[in-house]
Amino acid sequence: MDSSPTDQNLSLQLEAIPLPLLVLDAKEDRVFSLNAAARRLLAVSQSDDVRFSALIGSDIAEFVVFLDEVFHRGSAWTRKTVLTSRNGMSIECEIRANVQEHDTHAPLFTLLILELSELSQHEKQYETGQLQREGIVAWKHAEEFFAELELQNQLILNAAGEGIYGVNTQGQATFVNRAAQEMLGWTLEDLVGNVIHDIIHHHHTDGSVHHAHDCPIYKSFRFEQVMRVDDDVFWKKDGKPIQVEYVSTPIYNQKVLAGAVIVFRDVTERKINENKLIDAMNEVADLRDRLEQENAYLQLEITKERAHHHVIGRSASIQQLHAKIDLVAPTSAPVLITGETGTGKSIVANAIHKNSLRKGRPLIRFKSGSISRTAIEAELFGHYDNAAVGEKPKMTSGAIELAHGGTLYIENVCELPLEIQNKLLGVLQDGRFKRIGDNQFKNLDVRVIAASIIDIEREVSAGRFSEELFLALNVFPISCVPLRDRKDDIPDLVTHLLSVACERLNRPVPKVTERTMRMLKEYTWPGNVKELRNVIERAAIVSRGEKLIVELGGAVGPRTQSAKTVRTEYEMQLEIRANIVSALKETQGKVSGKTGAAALLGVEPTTLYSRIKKLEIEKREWQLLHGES
Ligand SMILES: Nc1ncnc2c1ncn2[C@@H]1O[C@H](COP(=O)(O)OP(=O)(O)OP(=O)(O)O)[C@@H](O)[C@H]1O
Repeated sequence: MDSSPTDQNLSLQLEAIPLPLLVLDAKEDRVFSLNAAARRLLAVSQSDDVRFSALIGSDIAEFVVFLDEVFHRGSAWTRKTVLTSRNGMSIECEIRANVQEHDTHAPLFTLLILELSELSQHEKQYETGQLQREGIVAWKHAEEFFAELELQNQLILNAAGEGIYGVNTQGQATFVNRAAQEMLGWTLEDLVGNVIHDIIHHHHTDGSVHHAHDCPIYKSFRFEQVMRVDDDVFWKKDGKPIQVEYVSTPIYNQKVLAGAVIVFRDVTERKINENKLIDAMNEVADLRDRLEQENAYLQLEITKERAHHHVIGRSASIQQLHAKIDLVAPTSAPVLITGETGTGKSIVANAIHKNSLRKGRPLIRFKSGSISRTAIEAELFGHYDNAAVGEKPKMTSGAIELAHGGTLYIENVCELPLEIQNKLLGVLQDGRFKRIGDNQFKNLDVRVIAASIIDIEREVSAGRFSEELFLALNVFPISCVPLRDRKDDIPDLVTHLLSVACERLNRPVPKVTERTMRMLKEYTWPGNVKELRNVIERAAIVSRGEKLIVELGGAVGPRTQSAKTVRTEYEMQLEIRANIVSALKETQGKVSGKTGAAALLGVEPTTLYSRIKKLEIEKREWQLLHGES
């Protein structure tokens, strides 16, 4: 290669270029000059006399066409020429060339050789860089977007009236809005980053632990379900609970479960009002039940007593009775009525109630006919059955509750078991009671009228009746005189009872002859007016003609004549006892039913059973008598 000063200058400049570059004298097929990069690429040294056609090989024709293009256009490029280095390596490349006209010799071509592998590597790097630059820009956009979003959400979250908080899948709070903080009293520092279940959701109201594995919020992100709960509690920082309803919704970050968002409402006040409403509705239902029971009872009583609720008679004892009723009725004093069966004790109780200020409320009649103590207790005090959650408890009002504001008439008070006597005493003294099974007291305003056919003082002495209850009931004692001791009342009673019976039977009232009336007056009437009523009713049924035909079952005449006007209490008991034994003898021990001893005596079977027990009548007594007859 020649090296004129100009050429040397050119060579130096070429050396500084980092890309392979060579100057070609095409006419001489000689490399006029080439820089270090070209020498490295083509594996030639500075001193080598390189023929360019040796580097091109078989593509020489193609290359000549290319040079021609360069010569004519001044510059051109090609990728069709594959160079071969001196050590045999093929070099796929892009050759960019221009032409330099010379005065002295043929034109020279400057060739810049760009390896295609390097170019494609650069392109890749460029593209990657480009993507990276675009990514950074996009990421910057996203960051701004989320910051904006967060700012907007923060405003919305804090403006919301509902409490809102987020939890990650570890149950740690990620954010808590202002309303939640205010409702719970916990601050952001208390909650964010901590397991919120342990702070606000750890127990149920009944004191039992609320385990996280049972927590609907955990379930919402474990099972990826929206959970709605309308009856739960969250615990405030001051240790008090608030009743809440909430919705827990699982949330996702680019399709991956991230946790849950909980939106809750403090429903404490609403629940209190709901409970008040439920209580009020229960109370109303309770009142309605009571009214229905009262009503049913009253209807029954009215039908039973409508025809004969007056105290009939003009005898001195009946006049005294009227005076006593008038005296005690307007007070609320307890009354103890004693007297044999059928002497009109319940009629007297009725008259007292009707003439009292309580007449607008019911008179409840309680007869302890039940066998078991618990049944008597439930009938008297009522019963309360705790129901399952959400259901209305089942309750039955006892006689005492039905009589609230009115009068409670206890028949055969001596038949009450001692335990119940004591309980009744407590109720009367305290003015309040509890239903069996209930734990709530109810105030009670009741007047008690008690009745007994047996000597209650003797029962007290025998320890079978509470002395305290006796004193509490015996504030105003009334004794009903047996019919045999006030026979003057018989005509009035017969007229009254006959008209009542005929009205019920819907038949004309038959005439009562003097003879019949005399017979009725001569009879001893061990069953008293009740027995008289039964006799008259039976007669009204059997009498077909104008006259009343009466059949008396017991002794008439001499027995009454020989009877003393006044008997001791003991004699009375003996007489009653003998009468019951006779009745049992007649019915061969049968107590109930139409042909039973109770019907014969005009008493309820339960009353007769208790009398047999009280008077200690044994089977052998009526069996013996039966055998004798
Ligand atoms: N003085 C009276 N005036 C009108 N009817 C009367 C009188 N006394 C009793 N009676 C009638 O006799 C029947 C029985 O009376 P009542 O039931 O009041 O007696 P009692 O003493 O309560 O009986 P027991 O102790 O057996 O329950 C009543 O149905 C009533 O019609």
